[in-house]
Parts: sequence; C-alpha cells; structure tokens
Amino acid sequence: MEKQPRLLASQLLLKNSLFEVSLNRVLLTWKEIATKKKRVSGGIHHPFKVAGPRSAAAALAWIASLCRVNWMAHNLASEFFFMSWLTFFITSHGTSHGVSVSEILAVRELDVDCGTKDDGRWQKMPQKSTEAYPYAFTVSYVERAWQHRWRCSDVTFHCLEGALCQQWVQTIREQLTALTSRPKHLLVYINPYGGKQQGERIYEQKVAPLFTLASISTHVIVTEHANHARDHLRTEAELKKYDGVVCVGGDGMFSEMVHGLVSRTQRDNGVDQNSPEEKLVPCTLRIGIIPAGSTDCICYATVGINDPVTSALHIIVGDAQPMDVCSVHHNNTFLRYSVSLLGYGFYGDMLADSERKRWMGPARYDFSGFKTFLTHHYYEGTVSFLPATDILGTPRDKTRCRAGCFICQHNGQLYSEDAPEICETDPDVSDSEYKGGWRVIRGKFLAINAASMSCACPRSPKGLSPAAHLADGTTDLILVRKCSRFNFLRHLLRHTSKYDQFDMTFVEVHRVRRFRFTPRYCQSDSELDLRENGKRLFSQICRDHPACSCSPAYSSWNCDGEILPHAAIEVGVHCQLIKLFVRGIEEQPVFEDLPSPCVV
Ligand SMILES: CCCCCCCCCCCCC/C=C/[C@@H](O)[C@H](COP(=O)(O)O)NC(=O)CCCCCCCCCCCCCCC
Ligand SMILES: Nc1ncnc2c1ncn2[C@@H]1O[C@H](COP(=O)(O)OP(=O)(O)O)[C@@H](O)[C@H]1O
Ligand SMILES: [Ca+2]
Repeated sequence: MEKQPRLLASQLLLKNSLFEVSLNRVLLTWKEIATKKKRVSGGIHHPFKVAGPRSAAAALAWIASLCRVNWMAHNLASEFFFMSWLTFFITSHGTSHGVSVSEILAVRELDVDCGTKDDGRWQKMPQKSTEAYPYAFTVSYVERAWQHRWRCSDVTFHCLEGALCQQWVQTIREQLTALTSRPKHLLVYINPYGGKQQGERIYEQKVAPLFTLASISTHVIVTEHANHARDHLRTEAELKKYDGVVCVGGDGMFSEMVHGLVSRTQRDNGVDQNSPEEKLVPCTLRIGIIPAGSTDCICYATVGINDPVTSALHIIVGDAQPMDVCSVHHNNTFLRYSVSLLGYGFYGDMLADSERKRWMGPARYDFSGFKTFLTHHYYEGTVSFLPATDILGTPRDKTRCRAGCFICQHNGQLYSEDAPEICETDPDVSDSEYKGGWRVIRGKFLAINAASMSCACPRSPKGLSPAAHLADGTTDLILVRKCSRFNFLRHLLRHTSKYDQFDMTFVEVHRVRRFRFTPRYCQSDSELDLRENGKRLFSQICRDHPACSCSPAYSSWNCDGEILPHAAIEVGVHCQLIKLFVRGIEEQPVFEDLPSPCVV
C-alpha cells in the first residue's frame, strides 16, 4: 500500500524532467556510516549499512558507485508533496528517504566545475555526473543518529537544466523562509571557564559553522566574569534585535540567562519579584543551550544527550519547549530562580565543597560527592508544602515527559480521578499534619531535593525524579530521612539503575506547587551570623572530639549549582515561564532503558 504513491510519483517524474542524483555523503559522517548497522536512525535506512570499505577514500568511491539515486518529485506546481516532505529514492536498493522540510537546514547551488565552499568544505562532483548533469544543488538536512544525536547530512542533486535547478533552489528557500519559528539573529554568550574550559573552541568549531550554513547571524560575547551575561541581558542587551539567546556553558551559565531574561521581563512589565505570591510574566525570547559545562542536566533532560551539534541543530530548526521556573524567597525577599535542582543537605554540602575544587573540572562533583557521602550529615527542620492534587500522574508513575508531552501541553492542569483527596489525618505519616491544604513534615533529613524536571544527566540518565515534567507547573519534592550510610548508598546507586530510588522506607516524594523549609534552630534576621557562628562552633567541637557524630545545624541550598545564602526558604513554581530551543526528548524505538548493573 505504502509503495504505490511513490511508484506513481516516480513515473510522473520520469515523464517530466527532474534529476538524476548522486548521494554525496560528506566525509564527516563516514564513521557513523560504518557503524550504522548497529543503529536505528528514525526509520531512515541506508543501503550502505551492511558492509563498508576500510579507508575514507575507498568509502567515497564506494558510496559514489553504490548510491545512484533518482530524485523523484512531481512538478513544482504540485505543492502538496512539497509542503512537508522531500522524498528521494535510492534506486539501487529500492529504499526511500524522506526529509521533512522543517528539518532542512539549508539549500545551496553548486558550481559543478569547481565545487562549492559554502560551508567550509569542498564538494567535488564525480566526473561522470559533471559531464552528464552540469547543474546541481545541495540540501543539508537533519539526520537522526545514535542516542538522540542529530547530525547535519548533505544530499546533492544533479540536473541538466540550469533554470530547473534554480527553480528547485528557489522553491526550497521559499519553503524555509515560510518557517517563521526559525531564528535569524541570535545573541550568544560563551563562558570560557565552564566545564573543561572548552566553550570557545566548541562554539567556533562545532556550532558557528552550522549557524553560518543556516544563514543565522550572531552577536557573540565571551564573558569576562561571573554574572556578566546575566547583567548584560538584564540591563544593556538590545533584545528587540534578536530572535533568541544562546549560552555556551553549563547549568550555571543557563541560570545566568534565566535570571537576566526573567528579571528584565518582570521589570519591563512592572512586576515585583520580591513578592512570593506575584504571578510572573513569561519571557518571549527562547534560550538555546550549547552544553559545555560540568553537569549540563538541563540540556540532557530536554534533548536526551549533551552534544553541541545536536543542540545547535535544534536551535536552527526553531524548536520551542516551555519550562517551569521555581522562584526562591527568604522573608519576602527574592533570592534566585531554579530550573533543575534545589537541594539541601547532601547536594548542598557537596556543592559547597566542590566550589573550592573548581580546578578539578567536572570531576570535582564526584570527589566532593564521595566526601559528602562519607561525612553523612543530617539536618533537622520543617518542610511544608502545597501538594499538586489537581493533576494527572504522580512522581512514582512510569510515564516520562517526552517531546509533545500531553501533560505539559495542558500546563499540568489535568484532573485525575485517582488524585488523592487531602485528608486531615494521614495514619501513615505520624509526624506530618495538614494546615489549610498545606502539609507539614518535621524530621531529620539527609537530603531535601526539589526537582522541577527530571534532572537527568550523564551521571544519572533517568535523573533525580524520572517522572517529573518540564512544563506542568509542579516540582517533585524528595525527602530523604536520616538513615544508615549503607541505605543512603543504596538510594544513590538506584539513580544509576532501573530500580526505583523512591521505593525505600526512608524516602518520600511529593508533587507540589509550593513549599517552605525552616531549619530547626533559628530563623531570625541574624540567621546568617548564627549560621557562621554555628558552623565555627560545630567544626571546633568536631575537631576537639573526632569521634563525634553530630551534624551541623545548617546545610546550604544548592540552587542549580549556586549556593543560596539562607537555609530558610519559600519556593513557588511558575508554570512555563521560559522557553527553550528544544522539543523535549524524542521517543526512540531502542536503547531507551539502560541495562542496570545490579540492585542493592
Ligand atoms: C554512587 C553513585 C551515585 C550517583 C548519584 C547520582 C545522582 C545524580 C543526580 C544529579 C542531579 C543533577 C542536578 C543538576 C544540578 C546542576 O544544576 C548543578 C550545576 O551544574 P553545572 O556544574 O553544570 O553548572 N550540578 C550539581 O549540583 C552537581 C550534581 C552532581 C551530583 C553528583 C553526585 C555524585 C555522588 C557521588 C556519591 C558517591 C558515593 C560513593 C560511595 C562509595
Ligand atoms: N568569564 C567568567 N569567569 C568566571 N566565571 C564565569 C564566567 N562566565 C560565567 N561564569 C560563572 O561560572 C560558573 C560556572 O559556569 P558553568 O557554565 O555552569 O560551568 P560549570 O558547569 O562547569 O559549573 C557560573 O556560575 C557562571 O556564572
Ligand atoms: Ca515541572
């Protein structure tokens, strides 16, 4: 059934005119071609996947001989076909290849005699094609590769008539211009010190050539100090000139962009950020992330991979994904926004320690994580939260937030018949109570984490809260109570396997709209002084009595990789406050579940 229209189309085409094509795969993708047999790439099948020549030169000759491709489309007036897809057939093997117009990156005419150097690499036509078909154009398009990676692929079409060639180029350009969601002008900030300090190199070598190919103009700023990008965005940047902003760096750099853009938007709209109850105005400009940091969990959890080329291609095709942002206040004073992790206890202590070891690069987190694990401090306090009861789904269900997520499309405003009713007495939780819809839990905690998205990252591909949603207006509050080191290790290890990290007696998780935390001792205006004195006092006591197993009174909050100055905070989720140049993680037919090494 499916083959019939294609067959008809090909007959039509042969009658008219059109192209004989040689599929001119670029050398760059050769490595992938050789291993393609193992991969599934979104239903695209190539004839050259079974066996391959050894050297690159042999590969080119082999591809050229193998891939005699007929370009089959109907006449240009027949817009129906063109509206969404370009389809070409690889006649030697009878397979077809369709490319959505929305995933075409660029089209350029080729000077058949001397090739083209539009994108920085020469493409020489095979001699035979040059003689027989003196005109050609190249279409660059997105090809799906292994594990959510996207790559830029080229296909070159040859033809007999110059006018026809131009007509095709013109038509494809018109189609691309009609895609209004694509950015044309971008403001780019590069953190040269993020991650392994490769930001500038990554941008120049991997991203800038793709932006040039897609005719995107950029204004690039290499930051000179922390908060440079935030302050520039908040005050100076002429945002009207741009269709989006891009950061090259890690989660900290992304956080700077969020603070700059959100603050600017609130100021322009007369909204007071200091009021915790205030409804914030969403930002219109989209943010792109080129991952070049240490954790890059926002990129990983929204794209599925930390890969600069993939992220650049998502920016070029103009993807858009709304995201929730948490605002953090202390005593009616705005502190910070958070998009990924707000963590007190384990992640706060780990971050505070790791900041002193920046020279270690991304490995500082493993080192400080290990050290913090050994110190095994717990903290006493009260967590109160407003459960999100009017939603479908729970933090423990098996659904995952993926591209086009149904729950996020409805702003999380779905009513579930199974949603638990709030009852005044909960026999399961003896140390919790309800006050006006708020639930209050007192206890001793190793960690208090709020994940407003999954926080998936290479260290934990499913993340801190695997079922969290990017844009549902809720955050998953994870409470890890005091337990043995062994049990805490079991909990941590489960972040790296398929086993449920919440299925442990000392762990609970709640999907909430707001929450507050108050440490047991304090909180007064002189909290900061107390904290400093307290820390000094405890460290003195512990130095004097090394066997002492007491915990300090306070930890710090890790807010997307930044330390907050207060332990007592109030947090509210702002549904879909920002937009990213991504589409969410695309479903893949294979490789979705990583094999788990063991369960403990
Ligand atoms: C035993 C292995 C345990 C692995 C547990 C992994 C849990 C990982 C959850 C990660 C959540 C990440 C949330 C994102 C936070 C970022 O915003 C933020 C800033 O990122 P940036 O530097 O790119 O700007 N990053 C972070 O705060 C770093 C989080 C990294 C956590 C690593 C924790 C490693 C723990 C190792 C414990 C080892 C115990 C071994 C005992 C034998
Ligand atoms: N030019 C700069 N010099 C020093 N710090 C910077 C600079 N630009 C940005 N920063 C800060 O560096 C911190 C870490 O940046 P980030 O890109 O997230 O890297 P990482 O993932 O390694 O932490 C952020 O807090 C950011 O504000
Ligand atoms: Ca959320």
